[in-house]
Amino acid sequence: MAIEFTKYHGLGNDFILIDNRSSSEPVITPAQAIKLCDRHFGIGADGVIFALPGENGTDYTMRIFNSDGSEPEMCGNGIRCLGVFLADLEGESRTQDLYRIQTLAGVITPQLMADGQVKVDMGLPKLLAGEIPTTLSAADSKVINQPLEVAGKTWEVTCVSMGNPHCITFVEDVAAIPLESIGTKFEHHPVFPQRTNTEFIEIVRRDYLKMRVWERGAGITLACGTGACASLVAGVLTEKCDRIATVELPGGPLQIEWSEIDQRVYMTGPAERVFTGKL
Ligand SMILES: N[C@@H](CCC[C@H](N)C(=O)O)C(=O)O
Repeated sequence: MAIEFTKYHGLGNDFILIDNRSSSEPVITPAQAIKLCDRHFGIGADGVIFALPGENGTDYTMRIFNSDGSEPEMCGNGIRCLGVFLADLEGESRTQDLYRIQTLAGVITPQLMADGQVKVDMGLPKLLAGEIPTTLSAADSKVINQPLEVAGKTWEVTCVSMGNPHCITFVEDVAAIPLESIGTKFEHHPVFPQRTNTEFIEIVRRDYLKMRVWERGAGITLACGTGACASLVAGVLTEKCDRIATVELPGGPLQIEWSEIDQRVYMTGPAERVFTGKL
């Protein structure tokens, strides 16, 4: 059976998008996703994203496999790509610029803006250790500036869930972090029972943060939308940054707001189609 796909990226965080609207199960298995994501023997991507029929009154459902075949709850750059993919699929019949998407992290709404950017209501961050999950604090406590031993060093970490787990640490110089060697040690640390994404953040100004990321199930990526949101929330919790800031990633900037009004996190950034193909 031939399967059509389209490659998209959000700030270099790249995905294979598949039109899965005729079935509620992904047409690709996790093992196949691993092969497709391979940058030497496959198409090359950080993950595979499926546009499935909506559930519970939503317009569509998003599922995603990381490049290691694991299934995360949410993906910020991916849901912007999905918004543009859906608009492309709907073509002439498109009637809306805001989609209600069911994800494993709840209903998320990407909105296509007139300037081509996509603004996403990423929902409420979860702050309690039991929700993240991590055993770094008691299940009903927040994890703010907790010491964590990794690679022979004590890091102060703050943990936030945007549906998926994030461990954030603030550093003087983000370029000096040996991400290749320590990223995997954070990801697989026993205090994170479902593994974790890890963000290293340099506060340049209260409204401008530099970030590098090691993603659970994908390793070093050029950008992570949920990670940028979680990092801004961590920056506010530790009184290091404002509620509205630019997060500069290796692939480019994202605008992030943790609203004082509704306590939801909003992310705005690009999503680009790269090419289409047939498997
Ligand atoms: N790149 C994504 C996050 C994808 C999921 C992540 N690897 C996980 O396992 O939680 C983003 O832009 O948010």
